[in-house]
Formats: sequence, C-alpha cells, structure tokens
Amino acid sequence: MSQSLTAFSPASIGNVSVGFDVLGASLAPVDGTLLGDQVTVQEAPEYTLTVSGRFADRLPPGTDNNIVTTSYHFFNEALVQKGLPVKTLALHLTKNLPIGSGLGSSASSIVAAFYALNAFYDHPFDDNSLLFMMGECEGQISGAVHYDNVAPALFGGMTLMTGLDSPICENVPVFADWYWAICYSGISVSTSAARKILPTELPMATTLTFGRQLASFIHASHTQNAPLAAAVLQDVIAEPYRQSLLPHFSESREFALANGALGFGISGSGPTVFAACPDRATAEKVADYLTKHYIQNEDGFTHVCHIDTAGSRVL
Ligand SMILES: Nc1ncnc2c1ncn2[C@@H]1O[C@H](COP(=O)(O)OP(=O)(O)OP(=O)(O)O)[C@@H](O)[C@H]1O
Ligand SMILES: N[C@@H](CCO)C(=O)O
Repeated sequence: MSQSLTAFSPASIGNVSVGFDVLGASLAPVDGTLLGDQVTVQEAPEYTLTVSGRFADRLPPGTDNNIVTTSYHFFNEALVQKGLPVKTLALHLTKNLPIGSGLGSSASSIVAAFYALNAFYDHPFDDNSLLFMMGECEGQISGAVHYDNVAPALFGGMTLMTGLDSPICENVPVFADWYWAICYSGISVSTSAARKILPTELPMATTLTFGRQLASFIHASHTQNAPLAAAVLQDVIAEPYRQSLLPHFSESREFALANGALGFGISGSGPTVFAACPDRATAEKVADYLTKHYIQNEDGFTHVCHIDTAGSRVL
C-alpha cells in the first residue's frame, strides 16, 4: 500500500453534440498543459481535505461540501462492503478546472479522487465498479446520473454509454488527425440549471434525427469516414435551448463553420464550446477568434487539443 500518491484526471467534452448524456471525449491540450484536476492521498491521523489551484477559491466552502469528500466516503463504504480495512487519509485537491464550465469539472475531481484512492489501496475495484461509483457521485451534484464526463475522464478517448450496468461504456475510435479548439468563456453555467431548461419530452421527428445522427457518427468513427462524421455532428436535443445561456454562441459557430471547422457545439452544459477541425491551422484560427470574441472575463481560456488517449493516471 502506497504512503502518498497523486492522480490526475483530464477535462472532458460531454455530449459531443450528437450524443446527449451518452457520448463523451477526453481532452489533451497540444501544448502539453495538464488540463484537469489532481488529487493527492496520504495516510493521516484524521480525515482532512485541503485545496489549491487556479479555481480553488470558487469551490463551495467547507470540506463536507466538496465532492472529493463525498467520493472519499463513498469509496470507504464500498471497502467496508467488501470486508476490506479502511484507513484514515488526508486528501489534497488541486482544482485546475473552472466550476460550471462544461469541461467536466466535478467529474474530474471525482474521478481523480476515486482513481487515487483505488491506486492507494492497490486496486480493490475494477474499472466498471469504479465508474459506477463515480456516476453516482456525479449524479448527486448535477441532478441526474450521467457518465459522459466521468467515463472519458477515467478511460481517456471517446466513450459511448451503453445504458447497461456492465459494461457501462464502450470505447469509440477517434479521428486521430482532428484538432479540437475549446474555449471557456469565463462565466459559470450550472449543469443542474442547464438540464432544467430542457423539455421533458421531444417530438418524434427530433427523436428520429437524434438516433440517425448518433448512429451515423458512431458508424463513421468505426469506419473512419470523416466526411460522414462531420456531416452529422449536430445537437438537436440541448443546443436549441441552451444556446440562449451563451452570449456570442451563434456568431462563434458561424465563424468556425465558415472557416473550415467540421463541427461546432457546446461542451457538456456549457459555457465552453468546441470546434472540431481537420487540421491544426484551422483549430488555431478558430481558437484565436474565440479568444477575442467568446471570452467574457479574465477567467476564460482557449486551448487547441487532441482527444486525450491516456485518461486518468498516477503522476
Ligand atoms: N471538487 C469540486 N469540483 C467542482 N464542483 C464541485 C466540487 N465540489 C463541490 N462542487 C459543487 O458541485 C457543483 C457542480 O456543479 P456543476 O455540475 O454545474 O459543475 P461542474 O461539474 O463543474 O460543471 P461541468 O460538468 O459543466 O464542468 C457546484 O455547485 C460546485 O460548487
Ligand atoms: N450530459 C450532461 C453533461 C454535463 O456536463 C449535460 O449535458 O447535461
């Protein structure tokens, strides 16, 4: 059993436009920035949680209100249920992702916490069991269990949720030469609030379009048919409602698509947006526009990314 270790868990795009709640992708900035939260675990006489990092001051005050503490208790209960001994630990969260950003901020904290704890205890839980616990914790703060941030944050790559207990998700091949320009505007959008503005029922025509586009995108990913994937990369479920929460969304989308992007959409529940691009020059051009026109305040940032394939790891 390790004395102290730190786990990193990457930022992620939820929904990826075509897969509301069922498709997610993990992000790795091409400049090597570690975009994601980190959790350090070490033995201690009593449980404590300390925090640092660029967005630590935006966390809810108090150890008990941090999702890392929820994750710690959840993990300990699972150990007890397995008949395994529980140790008292001190945790440290390095909060690098902005809260309510659409980059899977809470998911990154949750996944880094579970990943660090599982590594600390020499891996008592398999990936699917861990993912189930992560989904439960994510559901507690976002209003509904959805795996489209926790799954890519754990495994890396692009992941498709099955709706089954096991396997909860499957890996989807990515277009390795695509670049993803992402831009966080600097404002906060609560996932729970962004879910409440969605209708509870959809017209049959919308449902059929959703199914056709998602199926075509997954097929195109497996056959590496980039033109087909790009042609169907649209969100008919959430974007029509959520874009009203995002100042400068429509002109940013228009610019990106007119300047070579293959698709443009809301990352998770926003306000981060992404542009899928066929090459780095296009991604840099869109990123530059977004930096100038989509960012609202000093908290905002832009990155040109690949889909991260490593997922969570011990640093
Ligand atoms: N470690 C944590 N990281 C992020 N949010 C946390 C954490 N601990 C507690 N919270 C609280 O959980 C809620 C998370 O809300 P929300 O789901 O909108 O954010 P998010 O996960 O950061 O968003 P997104 O998935 O869009 O990046 C907020 O109220 C936040 O204060
Ligand atoms: N699928 C979730 C992701 C939240 O980041 C939603 O769109 O509400």
